[in-house]
Amino acid sequence: MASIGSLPSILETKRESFILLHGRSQQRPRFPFLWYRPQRAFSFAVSNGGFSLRFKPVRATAKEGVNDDGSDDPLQATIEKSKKVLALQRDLLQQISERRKLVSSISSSSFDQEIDRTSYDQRESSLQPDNASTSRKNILEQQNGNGGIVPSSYVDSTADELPETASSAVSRSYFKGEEEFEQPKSPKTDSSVKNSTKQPKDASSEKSFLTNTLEVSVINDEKTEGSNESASPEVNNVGSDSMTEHAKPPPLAGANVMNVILVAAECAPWSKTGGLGDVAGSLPKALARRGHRVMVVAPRYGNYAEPQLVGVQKRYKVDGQDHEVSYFHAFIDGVDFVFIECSMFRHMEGNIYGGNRLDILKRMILFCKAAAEVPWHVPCGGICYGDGNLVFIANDWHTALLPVYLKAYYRDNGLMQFTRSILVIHNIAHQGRGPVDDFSYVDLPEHYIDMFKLYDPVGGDHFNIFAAGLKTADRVVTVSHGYAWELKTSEGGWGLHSIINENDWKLRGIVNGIDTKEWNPVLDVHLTSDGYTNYSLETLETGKPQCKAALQKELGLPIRPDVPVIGFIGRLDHQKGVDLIAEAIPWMMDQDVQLVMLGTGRKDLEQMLKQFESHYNDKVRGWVGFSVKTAHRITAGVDILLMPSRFEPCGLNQLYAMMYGTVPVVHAVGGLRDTVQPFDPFNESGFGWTFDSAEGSKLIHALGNCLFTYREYKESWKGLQRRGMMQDLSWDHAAEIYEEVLIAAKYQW
Ligand SMILES: Nc1ncnc2c1ncn2[C@@H]1O[C@H](COP(=O)(O)OP(=O)(O)O[C@H]2O[C@H](CO)[C@@H](O)[C@H](O)[C@H]2O)[C@@H](O)[C@H]1O
Repeated sequence: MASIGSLPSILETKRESFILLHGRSQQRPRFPFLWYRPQRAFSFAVSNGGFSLRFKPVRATAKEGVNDDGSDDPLQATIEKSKKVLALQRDLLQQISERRKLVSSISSSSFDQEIDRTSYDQRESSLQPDNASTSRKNILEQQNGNGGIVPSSYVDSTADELPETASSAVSRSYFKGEEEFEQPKSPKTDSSVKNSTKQPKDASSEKSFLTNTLEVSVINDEKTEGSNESASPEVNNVGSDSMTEHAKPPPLAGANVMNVILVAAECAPWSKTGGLGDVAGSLPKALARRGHRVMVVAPRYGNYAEPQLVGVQKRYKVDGQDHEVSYFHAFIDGVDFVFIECSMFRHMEGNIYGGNRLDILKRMILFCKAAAEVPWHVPCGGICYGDGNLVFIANDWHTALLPVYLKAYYRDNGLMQFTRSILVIHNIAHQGRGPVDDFSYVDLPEHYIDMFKLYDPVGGDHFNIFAAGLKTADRVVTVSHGYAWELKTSEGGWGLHSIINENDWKLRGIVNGIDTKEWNPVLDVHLTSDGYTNYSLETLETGKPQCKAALQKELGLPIRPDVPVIGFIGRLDHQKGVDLIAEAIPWMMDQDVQLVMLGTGRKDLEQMLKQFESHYNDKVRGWVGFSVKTAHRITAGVDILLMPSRFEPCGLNQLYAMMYGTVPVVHAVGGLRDTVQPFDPFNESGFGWTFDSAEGSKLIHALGNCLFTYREYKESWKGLQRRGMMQDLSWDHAAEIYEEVLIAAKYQW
């Protein structure tokens, strides 16, 4: 059976066919190329980056009897050449047909769907190894050929067995059928907004070159001699498979479905200190909607309600000491969430990155060591992911050791040969730095030290985890195009710019999306009480003022519909530019505005927030703390969101704001520049205001224009709100691009 790994050979076959047909250098004919042979001919047409192959009868032309290289005995040469070409095409059709059989054997079996659901439901109720999940394992194994892995630890949780590898994996979402691919609901209605057309494509419009290789049509049913005979059954096969596909659309990812494990130190809603938690909680769901089998692995900091204990324990060494870990699992919105339980993580929910440098380093070493083996040890739906067709997505320095361990512990030793890693940079400012001696904690062969060692003009040589992760990951992603560019500069790369430049070939900027169930004024659960209300584009003009009044009431501010309310939500640190707001405060307080700020972080900045509130009690509220509910309510209740960040890899709050009809005023850096197109009053376009350098005066200028428009140009304001709300900010588009990176990683050696 052809495996997914046969792509290169398919392409090679195509390339050879092309060379045979067209020669190696000169005389490249135009497509579609029609090549003469007596009685019948075939043409190659290139469409969408793929080939379609057509047999078609042709008449003898003026060129009849002349070989294309002008040699003698043209008929014989032609026959020889046609035999070679047809042999190659037969091969190609064979491979295509096998792939189709593989796909249709997976997708067409309603038996699979039923049993998959049954076994999964049973597992959900017990979450212990049982007959149902064992039968699911058998089914998956039959479908996989060699199946995923059910390690012996599944039976004997303490055994230290050597893992097997699985060469292919099957997406659970794939089995679950069409409902997995439902579009997320969105409040937008206006099709005039250009981004709003970004919907997940249906299978027929997939651009995947793998899928396109399947675009073979044969339009000649004439009886043929020799080699053509064997092509015919393949042709029929292709036709019937097409019908099967028509009845049951394949996953959006097409033939590129793979196993994906996102590993992050935080994952909303269970654990969150900022945007990383949001991304870990939502990107995987979008990948699952595309048909991939997706897992998130995060530490278990607290007693979470949904995840249930899995009967597997393992031990990992950190700093010479054995640590026992166990695993909790929940299957939610098509994603397997696996939480690693260990004494080191317990009760850290309020202090995820707390403790001294070594404390957190050890936690992350343990986490990465354990996470790397989750696909071997933790059965999800009764069956482990296995390490074939698998890509890890690590996030920030906390999990940047994972690509290093993947290489040093496994791939260097002939294990996990088909597993790849992608490292996502959410914030390069935090790198896991320490003295070179810290290398002794990470348990790696001595020669690996060079990966971690980095020279710092201030501190000299130091140990840098992000540096090693960037070098060893198969691909690197960052969360916007603007930030991808900034990372390569000495100002934006924070000492890692040289490494990033050296690895530019594997870097890609992908703008984050948002969870449109979680952050949606239509569905927001935090807007259903205390005078708040859900609202949509249609009810914006009543719903948003109601939320504004509820916010003013809740915070004890004068309830005034006419006063512009300005908001800020974020970590209180240098990055977020809170001090720029402080610079602008005297000017702001001269305006008729209200200001609401929510954040935690640096103690001096927390103090500053409290001072603002006490000095300007009738106008300012400074809420020091971390409150998801309040963040949602502020986003809905304010008119303007300020984001004067000094740097901002992507920024999620401006996306949330636009989704809620709140107009952003941002410093045009990183993802803020990518996502907030400045308002153009002449064309009535754009989403907010930007300023081009992190200075208080620039912020004042942009905010001044914004306030002026709010007061004097009501229709323009409504347009800004509506355009913001009508964008498609969901993860679906980003997930499609992530998929391209997954594929690139998969075929990289
Ligand atoms: N006090 C508080 N109470 C409640 N909620 C609070 C809060 N403070 C912040 N939040 C929430 O935390 C999230 C912050 O996300 P951001 O993307 O703005 O920043 P962060 O810098 O953490 O993330 C990094 O990673 C993300 C994800 O890639 C990038 O977008 C970003 O640029 C990068 O700096 C938002 O959901 C926000 O509502």
